[in-house]
Amino acid sequence: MRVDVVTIFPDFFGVLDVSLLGKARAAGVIEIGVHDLRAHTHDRHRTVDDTPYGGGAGMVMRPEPWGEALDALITDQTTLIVPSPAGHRFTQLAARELAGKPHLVFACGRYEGIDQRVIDHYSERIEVRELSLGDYVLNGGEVAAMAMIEAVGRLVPGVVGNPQSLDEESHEDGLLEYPSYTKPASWRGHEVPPILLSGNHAAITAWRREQQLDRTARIRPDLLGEQ
Ligand SMILES: N#Cc1c(-c2ccc3cc[nH]c3c2)n[nH]c1N
Repeated sequence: MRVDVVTIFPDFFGVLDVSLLGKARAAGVIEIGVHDLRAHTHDRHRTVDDTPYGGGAGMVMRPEPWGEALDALITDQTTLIVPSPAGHRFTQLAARELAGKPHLVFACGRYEGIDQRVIDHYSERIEVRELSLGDYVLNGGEVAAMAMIEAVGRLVPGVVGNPQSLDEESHEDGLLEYPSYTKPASWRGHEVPPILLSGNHAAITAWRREQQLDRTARIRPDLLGEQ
């Protein structure tokens, strides 16, 4: 998989060189390129924004730099992802779908967002997904893109050492994961649930499933179709 990010804050993505994704990059499992949108401006002030048509507060990102930047990256194999508070909710299902794509390009907006014609233009040519991390407002798309790149990247074959661990995580089966414990068996008067020390793997599996259902019903009833 190849991932490209276009942003006015390229240094923000330096952290991608460490941890899991850093290893995946080094192993060549994932290629990541970060590109400065301002490299596609041609005025003295390297302007990327302008006032909104129709008035209103804030500034809008100009389409021309975006068009030049994206034309340099996009092929017919590309999925363009535009982080946006107005986008579809980014879920584990979306992460799994995107992990199977050959090339992702993240367009990280700032200000009041990117001129809509950029999304419209590329939607005529390739798959474009406007995706939101959640129902709160960030100052730009970079934090969202970082979260999405990690959520997607870790699902790419060869990135995580033990792929089975991915199957037992929250949201993989539509439920929250069961609580986890490790040594010592007793800590500050808190005991590990005895079932986990029993060695009875069938009973442990059943207990864990019950914990998932209880936890999900208590914390995220919406995942069970309840309100
Ligand atoms: N994804 C996502 C977002 C954003 C977001 C994304 C892009 C821009 C560009 C300017 N402001 C932005 C906010 N806010 N909240 C989310 N869940």
